[in-house]
Amino acid sequence: MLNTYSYPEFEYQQSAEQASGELKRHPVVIIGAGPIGLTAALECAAQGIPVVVLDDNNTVSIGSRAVCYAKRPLEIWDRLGVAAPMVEKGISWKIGKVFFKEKLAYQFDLLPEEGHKMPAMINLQQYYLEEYMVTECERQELIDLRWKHKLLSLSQTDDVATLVVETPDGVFNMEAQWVIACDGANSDTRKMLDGEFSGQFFQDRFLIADVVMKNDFPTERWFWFDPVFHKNQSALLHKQSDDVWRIDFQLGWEADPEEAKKPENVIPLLKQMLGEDCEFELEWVSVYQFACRRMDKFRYGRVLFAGDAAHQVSPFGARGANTGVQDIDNLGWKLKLNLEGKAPAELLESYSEERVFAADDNLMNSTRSTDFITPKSKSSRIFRDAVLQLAEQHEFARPLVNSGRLSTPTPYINSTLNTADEDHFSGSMTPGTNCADAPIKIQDKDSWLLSELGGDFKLLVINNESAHSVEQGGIHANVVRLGEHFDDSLGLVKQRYDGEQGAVYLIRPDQHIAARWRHFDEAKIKVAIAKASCQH
Ligand SMILES: O=C(O)CCc1cccc(O)c1
Repeated sequence: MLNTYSYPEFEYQQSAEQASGELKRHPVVIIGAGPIGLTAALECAAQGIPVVVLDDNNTVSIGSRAVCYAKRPLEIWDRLGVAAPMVEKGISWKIGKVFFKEKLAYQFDLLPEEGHKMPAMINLQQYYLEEYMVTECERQELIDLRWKHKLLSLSQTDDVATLVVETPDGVFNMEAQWVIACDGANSDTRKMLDGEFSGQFFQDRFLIADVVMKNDFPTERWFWFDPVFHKNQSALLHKQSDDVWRIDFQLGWEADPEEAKKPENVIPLLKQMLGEDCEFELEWVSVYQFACRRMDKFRYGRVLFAGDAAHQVSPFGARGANTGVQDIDNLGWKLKLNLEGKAPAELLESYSEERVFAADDNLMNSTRSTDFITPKSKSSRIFRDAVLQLAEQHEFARPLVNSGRLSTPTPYINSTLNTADEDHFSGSMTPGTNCADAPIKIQDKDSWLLSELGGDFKLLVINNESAHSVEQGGIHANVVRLGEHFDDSLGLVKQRYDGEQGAVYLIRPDQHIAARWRHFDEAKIKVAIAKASCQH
């Protein structure tokens, strides 16, 4: 198979603590240097937390695996300073087309409005994504990336976790105040803690092929139900960078995975789709059976589970890695406040509550898509095909077409960290929701609202002169005021935050709205900060 990518080999180094035999206690240890573990490392560093990352391997993801990265994870990576190379190298897209047999049944636009820094979605091979993050981690003094470090066992008391780690130099122990387990779907950490992981496996198999070819298909997501080139099954096409295309073929439950991925079986499938004359080479092939499952809770004492280690969905909708990045967005600031003694461990419990809620939303969407793509009964199949046929002509049937609803953030609508509205607001920026971006100007220079929010608590103030920074239990919420700190060049901040009549938003460090009022009231803001950080 052709390789468009040269895999880096990261250097193993014996740590000072292993060399000296001295038992060291770290604030945070991360297990796994995949996309979620690396994001966690960058998040901890951004929060000022020194962090050690252990990975049993010494390179990036073999094969592309994840493909699509949505706007919200890109905004998070932008806050962490790594989005620019991803967006530059990746293929931005927002249009999806769904075909039934040879006809267009339905088309969607992921981001119909202007005024967002990040694109609706990019496609990028996972190895590039990881490489960019490793490069950034290596630049950060607070991050200690340790390759060829395998976690052998983990035990914990109320105060500390003890990790037994194996390296090419032998076995040693280390301690951590908090452990973030990002070691993927087959998480050893989860097994070590007897973590409960339940859900369903779908009785279907999909062939996933990365194919190198020159082609001028538009940069859109194309999904086919029952196409002429792959009768009674479905197929998906995505463009990645370096002329690599991701093609997924539904195979059915009876398919033999080993046989299906042999080039002599893959190439004819591709030729039926692309035409006999199309020149292509295979870069990576795999066969998957999809599962939708999650752990019962994402906090086990001092260990916090994130990404595929905590929850797993089918690829349709691109909700896997995208959700994992949002786990970390939720977790980083909570760890920081706890480590600084400004919030109790209960705040980490809210990590589990909020992200389990988001995982359930993703699982529901993923299960619905998979049920539509692989109908479980004859009558479901008849219904599915009728929807697809009607959708070609009739508007009402289009929302029922489900080839994967692409990843969007789940608002924490019922979170105990929110303060309920007491004033009337319209629009979507309700407590628990992630902040919408908007173009702004700072001293006549173009910028973005999200660049001014996040990292720590902020007060976004619109049409209010009296609001000032507030401190509660060692937590500071500084003012970001329209007219003083930025200009609303296109009026989109006022519009998106319903600010015409004045507004004061309390924004969490993960750029989610904790509370909002029409007027500034210091006492109410203090109570809301205490609520958002579980201070009692
Ligand atoms: O377009 C989608 O719904 C997801 C595309 C995708 C994501 C991850 C793996 C894969 O083979 C396809």
